[in-house]
Amino acid sequence: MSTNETVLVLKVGGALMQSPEGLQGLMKTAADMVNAGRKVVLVHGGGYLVDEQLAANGMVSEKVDGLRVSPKEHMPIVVGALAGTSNKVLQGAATAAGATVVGLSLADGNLVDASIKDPRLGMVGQVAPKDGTYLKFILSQGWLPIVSSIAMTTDGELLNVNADDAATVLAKLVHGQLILLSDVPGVLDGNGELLSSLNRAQIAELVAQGVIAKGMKVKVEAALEVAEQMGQPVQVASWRDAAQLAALARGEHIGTQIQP
Ligand SMILES: Nc1ncnc2c1ncn2[C@@H]1O[C@H](COP(=O)(O)OP(=O)(O)O)[C@@H](O)[C@H]1O
Ligand SMILES: CC(=O)N[C@@H](CCC(=O)OP(=O)(O)O)C(=O)O
Repeated sequence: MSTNETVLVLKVGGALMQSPEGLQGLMKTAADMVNAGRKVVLVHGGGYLVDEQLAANGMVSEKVDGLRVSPKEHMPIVVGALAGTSNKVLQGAATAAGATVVGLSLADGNLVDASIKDPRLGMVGQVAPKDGTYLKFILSQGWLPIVSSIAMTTDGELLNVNADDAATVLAKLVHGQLILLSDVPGVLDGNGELLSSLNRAQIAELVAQGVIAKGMKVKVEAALEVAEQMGQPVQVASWRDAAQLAALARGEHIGTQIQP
């Protein structure tokens, strides 16, 4: 059951930054919620910008099952695009919408434990919740934390975490309500129709059929993990429906509900 004290963990994909109206609409909704006393954590990706910046620097990038293979020599660009430009562009839009923002990353304040996920993927990180003190302090001040998915090992090595996984770990950390917002209305079936609800068995079948693939596979698996752990549905929807976000936060549906 969500109350005003329930933390809303909103994840936005990088395509949001390519849409000035989408960005403005979403940030207005988020800022209004925060200023009305709602606790909101915004987690973001920036895959589009990473692609652009790697290419501009003559680097070839590939993804395996929706995860970017991240050789060490790519990391300065990846970190700059995600923890730098993307984070600050979002911070700018949220500030302009009237929120007091703290821009940070998974590497800050002991939030998560991070380690290399699979050496074949290079510096891709896997993360587990650690200490929510810093995030809870920011929220207690009525501020809006905007968190990039760059993490750090205890040895100070920077890691690239998929932003859906970043949202998952923060939702677990604060026992929040997770909403994953993308540039598609939700999970689509083989005919491109919106699926309003999915459970574990249905997801497995659609993944096996190749209907759920790439970034959506990572997203749906992240959503299922949180839904099962929290015993409540996780919503996969579009940031294009920002005006309906408040309704979404009340538990109404606009996209696909991933069921526990
Ligand atoms: N069954 C599916 N339904 C919707 N999108 C899908 C599906 N399978 C693959 N996709 C792809 O997944 C993308 C969303 O994942 P991703 O690109 O990682 O989004 P974001 O950057 O917003 O996190 C869609 O734009 C679409 O290209
Ligand atoms: C390991 C991995 O895949 N990292 C992602 C992090 C950004 C992200 O997830 O961005 P979107 O939400 O816009 O897709 C990447 O480098 O693209």
